[in-house]
Amino acid sequence: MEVERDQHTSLLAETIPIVDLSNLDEEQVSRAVVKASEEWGIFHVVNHGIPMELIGRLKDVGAQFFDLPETEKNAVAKQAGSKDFEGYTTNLKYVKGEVWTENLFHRIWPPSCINFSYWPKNPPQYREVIEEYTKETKKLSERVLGYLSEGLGLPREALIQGLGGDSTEYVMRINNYPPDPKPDLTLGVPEHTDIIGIAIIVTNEVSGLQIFKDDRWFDVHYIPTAITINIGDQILRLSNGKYKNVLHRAIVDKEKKRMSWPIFVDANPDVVIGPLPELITGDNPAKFKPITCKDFKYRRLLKLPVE
Ligand SMILES: O=C(O)CCC(=O)C(=O)O
Ligand SMILES: [Fe+2]
Repeated sequence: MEVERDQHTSLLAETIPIVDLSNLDEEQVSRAVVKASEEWGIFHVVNHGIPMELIGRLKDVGAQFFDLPETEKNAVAKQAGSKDFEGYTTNLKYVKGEVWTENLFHRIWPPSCINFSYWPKNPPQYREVIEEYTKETKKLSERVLGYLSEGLGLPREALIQGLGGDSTEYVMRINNYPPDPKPDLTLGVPEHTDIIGIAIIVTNEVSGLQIFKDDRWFDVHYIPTAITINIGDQILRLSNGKYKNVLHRAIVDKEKKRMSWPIFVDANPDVVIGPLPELITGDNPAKFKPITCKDFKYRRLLKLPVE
């Protein structure tokens, strides 16, 4: 009787799907990634092949950077008036509805778009660790995009090409949310969908990411060995709405520092993002108009409608 009730409870308690990438049945893996992306727009992957030791070093260099005095962090500060997003910014103040976070943002791939002046020189091993992690996440991203392409009935490269192929930009963001004694007044990051293709996220042990599904917010629990993948706006549009761009936000903790390290896989500004033409038939008309990535982001930033 006890066992039955437990099973029932776990069936009712919906949680973010977990996909085991070490499963040798590739079709099963592909189907699991596709289903999670259709229903949730977010999933965890475990046994993803990225060494945990490397993830540990990624977390260390990020934490060490944010522990530096403000003057040192400002060596890579976002330039005032800069139209680009790269650099360090801080936003730690008590204003209702304001965000409570400091973050570092810079491109990591392809080499032609990297501006190392936004990469911290301290800790000294920062660059080496990020370069190693970049290679690993690029492989993981291409694997996931391959499954998502198959789920559309297309060759594995379809979405990789849709995001601009070799010109696709990878962007590192490190979010630091110090303990916030008044978390009811602030949010780490207010609700949003990611404006990019997919996000590949690791966090420290403090949970705080929440996603919206079926009219309610779900906590995304921290799983030590997992990497979390979010579907963003560009994949929603390329897939003609099949894959969901997950609405999410991050809350802060009263006592504990939270950190997250998303990598954004992002089409470059000149790439036109619209439903892949092979998907459009009489039964499946286009739900979105093609638009350059640059215009799309501009309109989203200014909260202008995008068709
Ligand atoms: O902190 C997190 O877990 C997610 C942050 C996030 O959504 C973002 O940086 O876009
Ligand atoms: Fe996000």
